[in-house]
Amino acid sequence: MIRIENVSKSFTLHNQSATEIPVMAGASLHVPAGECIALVGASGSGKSTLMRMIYGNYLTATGRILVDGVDVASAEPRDILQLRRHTLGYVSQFLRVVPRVSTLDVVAEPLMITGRTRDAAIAKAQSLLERLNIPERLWQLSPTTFSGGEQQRVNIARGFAYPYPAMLLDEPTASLDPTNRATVLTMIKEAKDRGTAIVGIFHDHEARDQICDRQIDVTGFTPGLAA
Ligand SMILES: Nc1ncnc2c1ncn2[C@@H]1O[C@H](COP(=O)(O)OP(=O)(O)OP(=O)(O)O)[C@@H](O)[C@H]1O
Repeated sequence: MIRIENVSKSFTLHNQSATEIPVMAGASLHVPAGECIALVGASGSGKSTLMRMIYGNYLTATGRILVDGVDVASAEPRDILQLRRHTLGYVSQFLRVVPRVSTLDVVAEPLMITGRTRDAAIAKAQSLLERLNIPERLWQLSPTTFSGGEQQRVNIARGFAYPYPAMLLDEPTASLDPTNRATVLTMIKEAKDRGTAIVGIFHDHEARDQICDRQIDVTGFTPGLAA
Protein backbone atom coordinates (compact mmCIF):
# COMPACT_ATOMS: atom_id res chain seq x y z
CA MET A 1 0.00 0.00 0.00
CA ILE A 2 2.88 2.39 0.84
CA ARG A 3 6.11 1.76 -1.04
CA ILE A 4 9.18 4.00 -0.84
CA GLU A 5 11.91 3.35 -3.37
CA ASN A 6 15.38 4.87 -3.18
CA VAL A 7 14.22 8.28 -2.01
CA SER A 8 16.61 11.14 -1.36
CA LYS A 9 16.15 14.71 -0.23
CA SER A 10 18.18 17.78 0.55
CA PHE A 11 17.14 21.16 1.88
CA THR A 12 18.36 24.34 0.25
CA LEU A 13 18.97 27.12 2.75
CA HIS A 14 18.18 30.14 0.57
CA ASN A 15 19.10 32.63 3.26
CA GLN A 16 22.53 31.00 3.72
CA SER A 17 24.16 31.25 0.28
CA ALA A 18 21.80 28.53 -1.03
CA THR A 19 23.67 25.92 1.01
CA GLU A 20 22.48 22.39 0.22
CA ILE A 21 21.96 20.10 3.22
CA PRO A 22 21.48 16.46 2.22
CA VAL A 23 19.15 14.87 4.80
CA MET A 24 18.14 11.58 3.20
CA ALA A 25 19.54 9.09 0.72
CA GLY A 26 18.51 5.62 -0.41
CA ALA A 27 15.35 5.50 1.69
CA SER A 28 13.33 2.41 0.84
CA LEU A 29 10.54 0.65 2.67
CA HIS A 30 7.29 -1.20 2.06
CA VAL A 31 4.21 -1.16 4.24
CA PRO A 32 1.59 -3.69 3.16
CA ALA A 33 -2.11 -3.38 3.99
CA GLY A 34 -2.81 -4.03 7.66
CA GLU A 35 0.73 -3.40 8.85
CA CYS A 36 1.97 -0.61 11.13
CA ILE A 37 5.59 0.46 11.00
CA ALA A 38 7.29 2.86 13.37
CA LEU A 39 9.93 5.29 12.14
CA VAL A 40 12.67 5.42 14.76
CA GLY A 41 16.09 7.06 15.00
CA ALA A 42 17.81 9.88 16.83
CA SER A 43 16.43 13.40 16.85
CA GLY A 44 17.20 15.02 13.51
CA SER A 45 17.61 11.73 11.64
CA GLY A 46 14.70 12.53 9.33
CA LYS A 47 11.55 10.85 10.68
CA SER A 48 9.33 13.91 10.25
CA THR A 49 10.91 14.74 6.92
CA LEU A 50 10.07 11.27 5.58
CA MET A 51 6.48 11.53 6.84
CA ARG A 52 6.10 14.94 5.18
CA MET A 53 7.45 13.55 1.92
CA ILE A 54 4.96 10.66 2.02
CA TYR A 55 2.14 13.17 2.57
CA GLY A 56 3.45 15.33 -0.28
CA ASN A 57 4.25 18.36 1.89
CA TYR A 58 7.96 18.14 1.10
CA LEU A 59 9.33 17.60 -2.38
CA THR A 60 11.45 14.53 -3.04
CA ALA A 61 14.72 14.87 -5.00
CA THR A 62 14.95 11.32 -6.36
CA GLY A 63 13.07 8.06 -6.04
CA ARG A 64 9.39 7.11 -5.84
CA ILE A 65 6.83 7.21 -3.03
CA LEU A 66 3.90 5.05 -4.07
CA VAL A 67 0.68 5.23 -2.08
CA ASP A 68 -1.95 2.91 -3.52
CA GLY A 69 -0.08 3.12 -6.83
CA VAL A 70 0.11 6.94 -6.97
CA ASP A 71 3.68 8.30 -6.98
CA VAL A 72 3.48 11.20 -4.54
CA ALA A 73 7.00 12.27 -5.57
CA SER A 74 5.87 13.12 -9.10
CA ALA A 75 2.08 13.52 -8.82
CA GLU A 76 0.27 16.74 -9.73
CA PRO A 77 -1.03 18.71 -6.74
CA ARG A 78 -4.66 17.87 -7.63
CA ASP A 79 -3.84 14.14 -7.59
CA ILE A 80 -2.20 14.52 -4.18
CA LEU A 81 -5.34 16.27 -2.90
CA GLN A 82 -7.46 13.41 -4.23
CA LEU A 83 -5.15 10.91 -2.55
CA ARG A 84 -5.48 12.79 0.75
CA ARG A 85 -9.26 12.74 0.50
CA HIS A 86 -9.77 9.09 -0.27
CA THR A 87 -6.63 7.15 0.52
CA LEU A 88 -4.06 8.76 2.80
CA GLY A 89 -4.96 10.15 6.22
CA TYR A 90 -2.58 12.13 8.43
CA VAL A 91 -2.98 12.61 12.16
CA SER A 92 -0.49 15.29 13.14
CA GLN A 93 0.24 16.24 16.72
CA PHE A 94 -1.65 19.47 16.50
CA LEU A 95 -5.12 20.36 15.32
CA ARG A 96 -5.21 23.08 12.69
CA VAL A 97 -8.21 24.95 13.98
CA VAL A 98 -10.51 26.85 11.67
CA PRO A 99 -12.25 29.58 13.69
CA ARG A 100 -16.05 29.36 14.04
CA VAL A 101 -16.36 25.80 12.69
CA SER A 102 -17.97 23.55 15.31
CA THR A 103 -16.12 20.53 16.68
CA LEU A 104 -18.76 18.25 15.16
CA ASP A 105 -18.19 19.75 11.72
CA VAL A 106 -14.39 19.58 12.09
CA VAL A 107 -14.67 15.84 12.74
CA ALA A 108 -17.41 15.19 10.14
CA GLU A 109 -15.71 17.10 7.30
CA PRO A 110 -13.55 14.24 5.92
CA LEU A 111 -16.74 12.17 5.56
CA MET A 112 -18.80 14.95 3.98
CA ILE A 113 -16.17 15.76 1.35
CA THR A 114 -16.10 12.10 0.36
CA GLY A 115 -19.83 11.96 -0.27
CA ARG A 116 -21.44 10.83 3.00
CA THR A 117 -24.71 12.53 3.86
CA ARG A 118 -24.46 15.21 6.52
CA ASP A 119 -26.58 13.11 8.91
CA ALA A 120 -24.36 10.05 8.52
CA ALA A 121 -21.19 12.13 8.87
CA ILE A 122 -22.45 13.89 12.00
CA ALA A 123 -23.59 10.60 13.55
CA LYS A 124 -20.12 9.13 13.04
CA ALA A 125 -18.51 12.31 14.43
CA GLN A 126 -20.72 12.09 17.53
CA SER A 127 -19.77 8.50 18.18
CA LEU A 128 -16.05 9.27 17.84
CA LEU A 129 -16.23 12.31 20.11
CA GLU A 130 -18.11 10.25 22.68
CA ARG A 131 -15.57 7.48 22.43
CA LEU A 132 -12.75 9.95 22.98
CA ASN A 133 -14.48 11.55 25.97
CA ILE A 134 -15.06 15.00 24.51
CA PRO A 135 -18.00 16.29 26.59
CA GLU A 136 -21.19 16.84 24.58
CA ARG A 137 -21.45 20.46 25.78
CA LEU A 138 -18.33 21.21 23.70
CA TRP A 139 -19.48 19.66 20.42
CA GLN A 140 -21.13 22.80 19.01
CA LEU A 141 -18.15 25.00 19.91
CA SER A 142 -15.07 25.61 17.82
CA PRO A 143 -12.13 23.68 19.31
CA THR A 144 -10.04 26.91 19.25
CA THR A 145 -10.26 27.31 23.02
CA PHE A 146 -9.98 23.61 23.92
CA SER A 147 -7.12 22.31 26.04
CA GLY A 148 -4.11 20.70 24.32
CA GLY A 149 -5.34 17.20 25.14
CA GLU A 150 -8.91 17.99 23.98
CA GLN A 151 -7.60 19.40 20.70
CA GLN A 152 -5.48 16.33 20.16
CA ARG A 153 -8.50 14.08 20.71
CA VAL A 154 -10.59 16.13 18.27
CA ASN A 155 -7.73 15.78 15.80
CA ILE A 156 -7.69 12.01 16.29
CA ALA A 157 -11.48 11.80 15.90
CA ARG A 158 -11.18 13.72 12.63
CA GLY A 159 -8.26 11.59 11.44
CA PHE A 160 -10.12 8.34 12.10
CA ALA A 161 -13.55 9.44 10.83
CA TYR A 162 -12.91 8.25 7.28
CA PRO A 163 -11.61 4.68 6.76
CA TYR A 164 -8.41 5.55 4.87
CA PRO A 165 -6.49 2.59 3.43
CA ALA A 166 -3.21 4.31 4.46
CA MET A 167 -2.44 6.54 7.43
CA LEU A 168 0.42 8.59 8.81
CA LEU A 169 0.44 9.08 12.58
CA ASP A 170 2.70 11.67 14.20
CA GLU A 171 2.82 10.93 17.94
CA PRO A 172 -0.87 10.08 18.21
CA THR A 173 -0.72 9.33 21.96
CA ALA A 174 1.37 12.32 23.09
CA SER A 175 -0.34 14.32 25.87
CA LEU A 176 -3.20 11.83 26.36
CA ASP A 177 -4.29 10.46 29.73
CA PRO A 178 -4.15 6.66 30.18
CA THR A 179 -7.84 6.06 29.37
CA ASN A 180 -7.83 8.05 26.14
CA ARG A 181 -4.43 6.66 25.21
CA ALA A 182 -5.85 3.12 25.49
CA THR A 183 -8.82 4.14 23.32
CA VAL A 184 -6.53 5.57 20.64
CA LEU A 185 -4.41 2.41 20.64
CA THR A 186 -7.60 0.37 20.16
CA MET A 187 -8.61 2.65 17.27
CA ILE A 188 -5.23 2.15 15.62
CA LYS A 189 -5.58 -1.61 16.08
CA GLU A 190 -9.07 -1.52 14.51
CA ALA A 191 -7.68 0.42 11.53
CA LYS A 192 -4.98 -2.22 11.07
CA ASP A 193 -7.57 -4.99 11.31
CA ARG A 194 -9.58 -3.45 8.47
CA GLY A 195 -6.41 -3.34 6.35
CA THR A 196 -5.03 0.15 6.82
CA ALA A 197 -1.27 0.48 6.22
CA ILE A 198 0.22 2.77 8.87
CA VAL A 199 3.50 4.67 9.19
CA GLY A 200 3.98 6.37 12.54
CA ILE A 201 6.33 8.25 14.81
CA PHE A 202 5.82 7.18 18.42
CA HIS A 203 7.94 8.64 21.16
CA ASP A 204 5.61 6.67 23.45
CA HIS A 205 7.68 3.47 23.26
CA GLU A 206 5.18 1.29 25.06
CA ALA A 207 2.48 2.29 22.58
CA ARG A 208 4.90 1.71 19.72
CA ASP A 209 5.81 -1.79 20.90
CA GLN A 210 2.16 -2.64 21.44
CA ILE A 211 0.88 -1.48 18.09
CA CYS A 212 3.70 -1.62 15.53
CA ASP A 213 4.74 -4.70 13.59
CA ARG A 214 8.18 -3.35 12.64
CA GLN A 215 10.56 -0.51 13.34
CA ILE A 216 12.50 1.26 10.61
CA ASP A 217 15.57 3.13 11.80
CA VAL A 218 15.69 6.24 9.65
CA THR A 219 19.34 6.75 10.60
CA GLY A 220 20.01 4.13 7.94
CA PHE A 221 18.80 6.68 5.37
CA THR A 222 20.85 9.60 6.73
CA PRO A 223 23.62 10.53 4.26
CA GLY A 224 27.04 9.95 5.77
CA LEU A 225 25.65 7.76 8.56
CA ALA A 226 24.17 4.94 6.53
CA ALA A 227 26.22 1.74 6.58
N1 LIG B 1 12.42 22.88 6.42
C1 LIG B 1 13.69 22.53 6.68
N2 LIG B 1 14.73 23.27 6.23
C2 LIG B 1 16.01 22.90 6.47
N3 LIG B 1 16.37 21.79 7.16
C3 LIG B 1 15.37 21.02 7.63
C4 LIG B 1 13.98 21.33 7.42
N4 LIG B 1 13.23 20.37 8.02
C5 LIG B 1 14.11 19.50 8.57
N5 LIG B 1 15.39 19.88 8.33
C6 LIG B 1 16.59 19.16 8.75
O1 LIG B 1 16.46 17.80 8.34
C7 LIG B 1 16.97 16.92 9.33
C8 LIG B 1 15.90 15.93 9.73
O2 LIG B 1 14.90 16.61 10.49
P1 LIG B 1 13.56 15.91 10.99
O3 LIG B 1 12.70 16.94 11.61
O4 LIG B 1 13.00 15.11 9.88
O5 LIG B 1 14.13 14.91 12.11
P2 LIG B 1 13.35 13.98 13.13
O6 LIG B 1 14.01 12.64 13.06
O7 LIG B 1 11.89 14.03 12.88
O8 LIG B 1 13.70 14.68 14.52
P3 LIG B 1 12.88 14.79 15.92
O9 LIG B 1 12.85 13.39 16.50
O10 LIG B 1 13.73 15.70 16.71
O11 LIG B 1 11.52 15.35 15.61
C9 LIG B 1 17.46 17.80 10.49
O12 LIG B 1 18.84 17.94 10.37
C10 LIG B 1 16.74 19.12 10.25
O13 LIG B 1 17.53 20.19 10.70
